[in-house]
Amino acid sequence: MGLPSKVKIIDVGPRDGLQNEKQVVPAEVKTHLVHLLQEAGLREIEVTSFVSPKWVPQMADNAQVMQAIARRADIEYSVLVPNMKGFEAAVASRPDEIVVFASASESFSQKNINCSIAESIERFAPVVQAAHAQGIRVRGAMSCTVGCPYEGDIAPAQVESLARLLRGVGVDRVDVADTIGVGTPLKIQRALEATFKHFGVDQVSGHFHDTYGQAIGNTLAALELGVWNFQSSVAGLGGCPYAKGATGNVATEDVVFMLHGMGIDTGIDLDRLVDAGLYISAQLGRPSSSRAGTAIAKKRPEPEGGAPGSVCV
Ligand SMILES: CC(C)(COP(=O)([O-])OP(=O)([O-])OC[C@H]1O[C@@H](n2cnc3c(N)ncnc32)[C@H](O)[C@@H]1OP(=O)([O-])[O-])[C@@H](O)C(=O)NCCC(=O)NCCSC(=O)C[C@@](C)(O)CC(=O)[O-]
Repeated sequence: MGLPSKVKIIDVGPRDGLQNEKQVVPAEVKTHLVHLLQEAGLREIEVTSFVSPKWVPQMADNAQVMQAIARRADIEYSVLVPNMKGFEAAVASRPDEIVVFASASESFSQKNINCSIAESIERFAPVVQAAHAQGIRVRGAMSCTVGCPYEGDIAPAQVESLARLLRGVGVDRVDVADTIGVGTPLKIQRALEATFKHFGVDQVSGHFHDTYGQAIGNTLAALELGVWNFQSSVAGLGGCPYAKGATGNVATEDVVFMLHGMGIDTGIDLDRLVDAGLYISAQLGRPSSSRAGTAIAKKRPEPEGGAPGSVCV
């Protein structure tokens, strides 16, 4: 299969990126990050999650952030929802898409959402129905599709089984997530092919964490199978609170740099995206994890009274 000519990126930085921060990130900072991503040309942004604040306190300001965003009609805003309670809370903030999240690993399902895979699917069924009844699209995130922090390797058959269950409850599309970043290109392709048994290539996205530096290679491996939807985090933010040691997603800047270098259109202004990455990194008080973002910032002329690559906000 030839490479796709265009790619759509969902930046998951505000949600996946910031859910694992030790420090408190104010709602205003999250909102400003979403605005910078919008200005950079992102057309899908995963903003927050409506999960239990006892489990993930970093997302407790979910409604506040959704409320504060200056929404644009050409942008889709998604939020994570683990159950009906989360859906009912989320719906008031008018998400364009909700994301139910399941795992290909039984142990990770228990640690992350406190139930088995089968129980999670039972929980999602009414959520999907209710979302569709209100015209809200539903994505199913599939975690641990190549490896699990508790079980080790995950077989493609486990991914196929989860994709079948999610198809059965009617989710519109799915993410193939390498939650702990242990995937390598051929393993990622096997997980994607298992998913294609139940979802068309246009309904499948890649979501690769970069713990072992494999995420760019894995993105290319997915492109080779025709996948053209990806999730990534500006500045490589992130990690999962229930996957110890896992680092952030592949940095959006790095993915965009690769895609533009291959002549693949993303609709994203890389320079403005780098600004967004510098902004959130400055707010968090640490350098960006994006290699491309850092390289581009270093080449910028030094502004008066500021360090190279600094950004005014
Ligand atoms: C699913 C539960 C709620 C089960 O947690 P539980 O403790 O089994 O739930 P429960 O139904 O027994 O309720 C316990 C308490 O939570 C409340 N509650 C219950 N639901 C909600 C809700 N939606 N919003 C707000 N509050 C809620 C509920 O009302 C109750 O409050 P209390 O009576 O004790 O005061 C919990 O395990 C949870 O919130 N887990 C979320 C964990 C999480 O967000 N993990 C990170 C997601 S990232 C990911 O999964 C991977 C992904 C998507 O990024 C892709 C990848 O990289 O792999």
